[in-house]
Amino acid sequence: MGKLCEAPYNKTVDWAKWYIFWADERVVAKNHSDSNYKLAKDGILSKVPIVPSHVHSINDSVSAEEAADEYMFVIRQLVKTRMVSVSDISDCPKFDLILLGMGPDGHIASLFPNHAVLDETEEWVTFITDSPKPPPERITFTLPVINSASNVAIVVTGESKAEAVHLAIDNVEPNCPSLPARLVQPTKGKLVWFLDKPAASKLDNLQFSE
Ligand SMILES: O=C1O[C@H](COP(=O)(O)O)[C@@H](O)[C@H](O)[C@H]1O
Repeated sequence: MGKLCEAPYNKTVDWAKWYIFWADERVVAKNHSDSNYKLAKDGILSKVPIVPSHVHSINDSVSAEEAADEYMFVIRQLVKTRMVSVSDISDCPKFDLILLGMGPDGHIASLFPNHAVLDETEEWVTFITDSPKPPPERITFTLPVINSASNVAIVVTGESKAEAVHLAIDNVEPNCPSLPARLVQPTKGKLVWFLDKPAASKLDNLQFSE
């Protein structure tokens, strides 16, 4: 995404067609250093002509529960008008691309290992107030939404995540803990992992393409 925002690549994209959402967000002010909105604003949104009304960030002045409800309501309206497509096998929104990172513990979005949030199948967006990684209050897409996307990209760098990459991708023992990242299995979409060499260093079958 960084490269895409720079010349000459930035001219190859029709930014007016982009609608931006957050797969998860920390419930902090938008100018807080922990804000995922701030990260995207500084790195992407401030550099390219995305239409401001196409940027759907959370309300940062309410509780995590209210922020999740309001955000889900906005997505529901966009699904109703088909600005956001709908999955043909569930009522979930079908995003063109969900871009995820992964923590060293294997969490993706704000879906953490052994957290009840992994079992949420009714809501599209939910909230947590006990994130093991600060800040504690977050909203997150649920697994059904992530797995309804047309494309999911998981981007992981660094050796600290090599073990989680191995556990998420390789055929591991059945009694091995099931990592949130391993539960990313788009029903009809495509999943692509982007790894640097240190992050890929514990994979069973390693072949690099430059
Ligand atoms: O808290 C979060 O962490 C993960 C991964 O973060 P990293 O600092 O270990 O790269 C991120 O993908 C997630 O969206 C975020 O809210």
